[in-house]
Amino acid sequence: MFQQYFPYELRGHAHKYTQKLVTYFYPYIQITFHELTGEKLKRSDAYFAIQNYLADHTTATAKRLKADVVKGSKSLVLTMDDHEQVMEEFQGIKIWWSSNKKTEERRYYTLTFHKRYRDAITKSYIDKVLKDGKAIAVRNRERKLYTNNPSDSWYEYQSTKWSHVQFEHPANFETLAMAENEKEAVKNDLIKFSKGKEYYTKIGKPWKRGYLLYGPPGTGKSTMIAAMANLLDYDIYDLELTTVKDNSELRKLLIETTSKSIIIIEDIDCSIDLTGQRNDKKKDPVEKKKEEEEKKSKKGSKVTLSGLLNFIDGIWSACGGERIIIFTTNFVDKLDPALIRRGRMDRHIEMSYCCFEAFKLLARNYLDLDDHELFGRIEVLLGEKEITPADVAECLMPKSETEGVESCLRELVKVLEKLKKKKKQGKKKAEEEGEVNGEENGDGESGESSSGSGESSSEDYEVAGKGRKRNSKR
Ligand SMILES: Nc1ncnc2c1ncn2[C@@H]1O[C@H](COP(=O)(O)OP(=O)(O)OP(=O)(O)O)[C@@H](O)[C@H]1O
Ligand SMILES: [Mg+2]
Repeated sequence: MFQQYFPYELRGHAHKYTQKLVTYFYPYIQITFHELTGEKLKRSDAYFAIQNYLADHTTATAKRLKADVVKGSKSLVLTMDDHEQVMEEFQGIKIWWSSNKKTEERRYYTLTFHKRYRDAITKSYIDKVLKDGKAIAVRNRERKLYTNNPSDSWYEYQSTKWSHVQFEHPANFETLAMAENEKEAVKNDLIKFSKGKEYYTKIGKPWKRGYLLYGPPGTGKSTMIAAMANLLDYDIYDLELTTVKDNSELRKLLIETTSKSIIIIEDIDCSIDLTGQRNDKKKDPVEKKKEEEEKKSKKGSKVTLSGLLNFIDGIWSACGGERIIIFTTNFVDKLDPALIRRGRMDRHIEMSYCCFEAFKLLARNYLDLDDHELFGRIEVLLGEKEITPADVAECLMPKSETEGVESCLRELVKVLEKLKKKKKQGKKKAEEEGEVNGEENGDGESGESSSGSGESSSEDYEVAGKGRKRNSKR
């Protein structure tokens, strides 16, 4: 209307002066935060943080609410409905938030406050909102388990390097059977790490930590990783090295990982050629041949030890912190010392055969049992024989609804006694043949499954597992 009566040349000036006049009499400042920003219309982090902040702070005061499934959030988020306004106070200053939309996809929040408080709002309040909002998002987020895709299916403009599923593993440290003091030490180490942002900055080191978990199959290495992720609320990146073609692919994959995550490479000795030259001298031709075959089955993966080391040492500093990297292996002796030296793998955790303490925890877990007349017998047997927690757990799980506590414990005693006999027989046979070979004790029976193949026999773990000798490489 107004514009019709104004000559075109003067419209610009008129608009400018009206704006000035309005600003003069209208003492409020408005800031808008759009959901989509930039040329590519990316979802704005600020909008997302504000959404979480408002959902947490204002749902009690807003009259019209909207339930949203926010991407990556584990529960419904209640936010104020479109065109709804709420007020909150910050250091005695009144602030109004309103939620608006231009179209279904173009939403924005408007923050209104008196211009007198410009500094307080722009310098502290907005910072606080964004920080709190991000913290709430982390708290509410659904945790993910990522696995890497083969590079044939990567697209340049999409993040297709990792696929993910929701991570919901029930493992926790309370139900993890291992020596109590060791468990506490690991827990404390993790908590110290997760709170160590300032510390790492102070000492000038990237905020990361490496763990090496080693021990026979079925001693709880994977379970412990899940417990770690649950304790710290981290995502997991399960890196399958055999599908990574070369070092540059490895770098691309790792650069896409986010902070607050655990990157795991399971069975590191099987994923990459790590055999140091120093082992070669000791090997007889049969073992060498076996190794050659193993190498062939590594599907031509060209990730090299040095590529992996470079990544562990270097790339972290460039792409933000708070990452834990974990290697697991059944044969710690096969690993090159360069890979597991301190600073790369900061802590070596041995998962060993089931001791009596671990058994008691499993009995409490599986059978709600703190004591029983058979415990004494089991303690003696566990001292003589090695059985994995996985095998003990298997015995302690009732096979039918009617099976009682006693029968489960007897089953365990039976399995242990059977193992005892077998071990004696195995030794006798070996003595007759004039050699002791780890493979000869195992025939796939329960418990014996732990005595894997290759150069590390179960004897290695027997010594280390009972805590008499720690691994000499540490
Ligand atoms: N220390 C433990 N405490 C409680 N449960 C355990 C423990 N170790 C093993 N188990 C039980 O045995 C199962 C197998 O254990 P897990 O997969 O963690 O073994 P692992 O050490 O990762 O074996 P592998 O070397 O074959 O990968 C688990 O699902 C868990 O129920
Ligand atoms: Mg495992």
